Amino acid sequence: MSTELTKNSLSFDKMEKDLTVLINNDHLSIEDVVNVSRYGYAARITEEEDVLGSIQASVNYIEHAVAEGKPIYGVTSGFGGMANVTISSEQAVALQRNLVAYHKAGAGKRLSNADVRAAMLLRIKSHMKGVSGIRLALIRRMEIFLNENVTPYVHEFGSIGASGDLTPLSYITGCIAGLSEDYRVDFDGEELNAIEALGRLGLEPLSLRPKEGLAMMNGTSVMTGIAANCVHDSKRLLRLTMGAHALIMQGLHGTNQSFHPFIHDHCKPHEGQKWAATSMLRLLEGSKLIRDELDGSHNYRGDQPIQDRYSMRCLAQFIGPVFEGIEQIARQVEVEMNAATDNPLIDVRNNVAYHGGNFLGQHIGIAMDQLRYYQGLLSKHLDTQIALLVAPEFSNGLPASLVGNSNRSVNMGLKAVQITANSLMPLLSFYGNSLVDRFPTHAEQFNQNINSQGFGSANLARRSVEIFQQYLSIALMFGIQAVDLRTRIMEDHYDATDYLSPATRELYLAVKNVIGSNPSRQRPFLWDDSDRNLDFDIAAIAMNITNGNTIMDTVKEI
Ligand SMILES: O=C(O)/C=C/c1cccc(O)c1
Repeated sequence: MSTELTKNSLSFDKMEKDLTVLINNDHLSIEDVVNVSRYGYAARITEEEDVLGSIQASVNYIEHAVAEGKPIYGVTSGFGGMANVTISSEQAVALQRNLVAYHKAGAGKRLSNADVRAAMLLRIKSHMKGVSGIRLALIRRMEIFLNENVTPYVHEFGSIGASGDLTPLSYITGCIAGLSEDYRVDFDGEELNAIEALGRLGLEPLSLRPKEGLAMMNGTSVMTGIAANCVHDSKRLLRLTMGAHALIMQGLHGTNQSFHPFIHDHCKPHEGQKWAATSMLRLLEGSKLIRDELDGSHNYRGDQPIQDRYSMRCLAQFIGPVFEGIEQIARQVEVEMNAATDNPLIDVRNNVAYHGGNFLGQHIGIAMDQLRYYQGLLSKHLDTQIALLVAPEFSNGLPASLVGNSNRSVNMGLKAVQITANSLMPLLSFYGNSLVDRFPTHAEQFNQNINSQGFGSANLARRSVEIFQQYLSIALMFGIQAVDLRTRIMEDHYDATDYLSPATRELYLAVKNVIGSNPSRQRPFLWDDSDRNLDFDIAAIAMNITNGNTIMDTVKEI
């Protein structure tokens, strides 16, 4: 692969390598995937005899079938729309090598190391069922690559998610088997060709045996790896969204009454709605900046209506289905992660190979379409809250655009930051459009005439997550400025620390700490416009969120 492809940004921390994820036929979780793909946990293939025995039995089945000249798709036949071509026993090895070679047709930038690592882990997992006819020696190479931090270069375009991720997986196959110097890897931070990389690992190139190319490539592991990492991120971002809402609710001097359990647990007990309401109650508990009306009082007589606007009052009803949707997505992704996704699948007990289509990544495709849709909704909701904050007619008395020093009339506060947010929210909504229904019905000689586009959908989800991380950075910036200004209205100084709920105090302090803005009684986060590089602040908060650092730690319990 050419060297102009962008470098990966995620680093591998060998310090954490004492931790291990065992790969056998037990359930693998999204957390396991994240731990191996991002945090350098070791991956260890089981030594269980029945698991390893089934793997070898499926290899034996293929060898006998080839020797006997049995008709088996992709072993003694051509591929896809050319499956009418008969392949002799003598050509069976060349067929596999050629399969990998002609799929060296990817395009675009490189996937991140973390997502490729997730894909390798899931390809190993798929082979643990012993239904694919691939040798343990080949599977083990992915284990070695993972543990030595060697990551194949895989392009971002080239899979329609129908016969699985053929092309992306062909790059992984080319690297682990060392099929040519044209395959490239990231070898613990250094770019090497696949043959050099194998040499450093003390390995020789390995010739693929019948079925092995197909067993490696004919599956959903790349889209599913990306999906697993995106689901993990999205769950955490949902928690942070709640934290941002709680800060903003306090900035707006909103009421907690809308989250009363009677409304939710008793009257409309959707799981997600109950979760959102309970979370908000916990996040707001002990706050001196909200209107505490849990006792049913509604005697607020400010300039504003007696009850909050819908983005505040109906927050639990709005976010509830998003929570439920992401939970459902996580379940689907985990089923796919634990599946055998190639074809044909060998039933060694009954000595038969079934031709089917587990490689169609429709579950992942739809799940990732939905994930992006939910992120679009979450950003739209936050955008509405920010709009309330900056408009004095809706903010319960905050200065326009959250200007810090109102005596300096040239100050415009967070006006431009809102505009940046307003440029991101439509993008997130746009990314929420479905991709899966746009499949080309003519693909691959009409053989793959339905296809999931799951790989594309997962890559869009990755991008959507990245944009949402930036969006949340901005929402938090509005949150801290708003509570500082609210404290000024209520307490005559700008340090919100002691007036926030304990649950959001940690978040407030973490955000302030990341951008080097200590709480101060004299001034809010932003005083005069020229005091800060707001773009630096956005970037610093976003980076902390992306890396799952201190800011994320404060919302762990939600
Ligand atoms: O129709 C199938 O089952 C597989 C199609 C296929 C597999 C491998 C490579 C291809 O180009 C098509």
